[in-house]
Amino acid sequence: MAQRLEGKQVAEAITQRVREKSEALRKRGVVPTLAIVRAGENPSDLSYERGAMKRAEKAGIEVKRFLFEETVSQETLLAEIDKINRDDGIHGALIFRPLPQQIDDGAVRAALLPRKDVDGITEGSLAGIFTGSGNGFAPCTARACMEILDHYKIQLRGKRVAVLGRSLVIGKPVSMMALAKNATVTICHSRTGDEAMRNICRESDILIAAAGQAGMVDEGYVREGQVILDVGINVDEEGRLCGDVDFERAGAAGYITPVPGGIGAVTTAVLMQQTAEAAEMARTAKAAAGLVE
Ligand SMILES: Nc1nc(=O)c2c([nH]1)NC[C@@H]1CN(c3ccc(C(=O)N[C@@H](CCC(=O)O)C(=O)O)cc3)C=[N+]21
Repeated sequence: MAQRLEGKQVAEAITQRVREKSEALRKRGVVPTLAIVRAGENPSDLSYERGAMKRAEKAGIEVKRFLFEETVSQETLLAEIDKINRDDGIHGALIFRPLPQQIDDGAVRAALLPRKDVDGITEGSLAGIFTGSGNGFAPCTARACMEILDHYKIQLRGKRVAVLGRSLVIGKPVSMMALAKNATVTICHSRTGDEAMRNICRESDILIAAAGQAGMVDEGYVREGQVILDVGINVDEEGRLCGDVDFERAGAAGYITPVPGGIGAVTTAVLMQQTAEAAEMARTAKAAAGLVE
């Protein structure tokens, strides 16, 4: 049986550091604050929100929620983002995606101020990931994958990494981040073909599963000793949270991050970390402008 690569300890360690940072900021009159924007009641959004609210409390981060019906108009949503942009008391924003179909995702991403983009959805943030400039925030889930590997001292250099999924939230950015750490990365997607996909995954040292299909990764994808990061957040027929990996059937692997308690837990911690960083940067900018000491 594969061992569980727990996210909890990693999340706790990050949260502790964020807490210290937010206490220091609070002493200087800054309450690090995150806006959460949700349209509708998507179960994976609700799961993220629950996790984030709990994490925020432990990290000393304030959360303001902006909740809309699934039928919300683009105009209303953009107006809210504009307000968030102008509000000095809000340092970062998390906008759940995918957005309802009547909303133009590109327009929403373009509307958010890059310095408040703590989940790395704007093109500026993504450009920073692709060029390695260090500008902008990484998508939290992608950074969470790196943090978990780092915490357990699993090196990427020279390793073969297979990524299942090519989304902008996770597949693409996490591939670039692994590449930046000198891994050899292969991205698999819906047109890769089943057999090729299984072979590529089996040949990898580290498999990052972000396909969004419950239990898809079975014995055909794994080999002994492999490290699997399960990024999937799916809800099964009984309403339980489950990942892309069938933990029992993928048992030959060495280590698998569990769902819940794996990547998701670290993601919320990274979100708080980036919110505290955004608050700190806002304060530094104000100080440079001579507005505060
Ligand atoms: N712009 C955007 N960025 C995202 O990263 C994003 C998104 N939209 N939309 C929704 C999905 C889903 N997702 C989760 C992250 C953490 C947990 C999480 O914290 N899960 C806890 C369990 C929390 C609970 O259910 O109580 C765990 O796995 O241990 C869940 C889901 C990020 N997503």
